[in-house]
Amino acid sequence: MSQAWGYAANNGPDKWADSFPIANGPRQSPIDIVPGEASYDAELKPLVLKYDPSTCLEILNNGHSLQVTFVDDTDSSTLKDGPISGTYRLKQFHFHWGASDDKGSEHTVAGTKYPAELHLVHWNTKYESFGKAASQPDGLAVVGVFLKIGAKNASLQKLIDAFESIKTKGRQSSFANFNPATLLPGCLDYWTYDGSLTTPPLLESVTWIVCKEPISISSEQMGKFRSLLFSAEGEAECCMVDNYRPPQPLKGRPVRASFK
Ligand SMILES: NS(=O)(=O)c1ccc2oc(NC(=O)c3ccccc3)nc2c1
Ligand SMILES: [Zn+2]
Repeated sequence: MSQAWGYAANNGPDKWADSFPIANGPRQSPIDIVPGEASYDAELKPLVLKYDPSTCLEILNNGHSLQVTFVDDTDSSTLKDGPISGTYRLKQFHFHWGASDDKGSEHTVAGTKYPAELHLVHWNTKYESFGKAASQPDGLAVVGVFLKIGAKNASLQKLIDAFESIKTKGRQSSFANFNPATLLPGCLDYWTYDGSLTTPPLLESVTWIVCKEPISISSEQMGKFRSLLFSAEGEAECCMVDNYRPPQPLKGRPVRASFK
């Protein structure tokens, strides 16, 4: 793969192993979650998510997704308990979605694809930075939340209202006082397994925590996500859609459930 990675036929998920051989590794993500094959683990604790809106910094189009980044130099916005030990700091959140409502999520549930998936990315503070943590087997914890078509989501609308300023690759704008907790479902039951980043460098450093309950997004709001562009200003316009990796082989990994 001579050019940068992406989601097109010439640089998409089927080509990533050319430059990132770990793409065929033992703990790749996403996966198809089969509820009947997940084992309930009574020792799994409830998730403790504490987010401080004042740590919200900016919203950007990085050419792969829209991303909201956070100041992570203190323990103001953290994830604790659940399947992890210690304290993980929120670094950013972003989304993956499809060109139509029948696809878009990275994880699937018994083969069912959702139209989109939110990822809240956290790093283990036993390491000195995100970069250092990202290369450790217990370095990252990503909370995944499915989006399903339904009622308009007021919290997502705050993000959508900023999309005009980040339409093209490389654009960013300040984005303050957003509370990512408003994007979480009411019930925080989850599945968890050991996996990886779902985009290059595909590092196998992620404890995945996938919420069972989806949040809603309206059809119109989904259309606004699809109006973002993979392409930079002045380039031929390429709609930012289908920015998801398909499920990868489980390779014997256990998937645990926090609920019966
Ligand atoms: N789809 S994913 O598995 O959640 C996923 C995949 C690839 C990722 O690369 C990064 N890097 C940073 O966040 C970062 C942000 C600021 C500075 C350095 C790194 N987060 C990722 C999450
Ligand atoms: Zn992601």
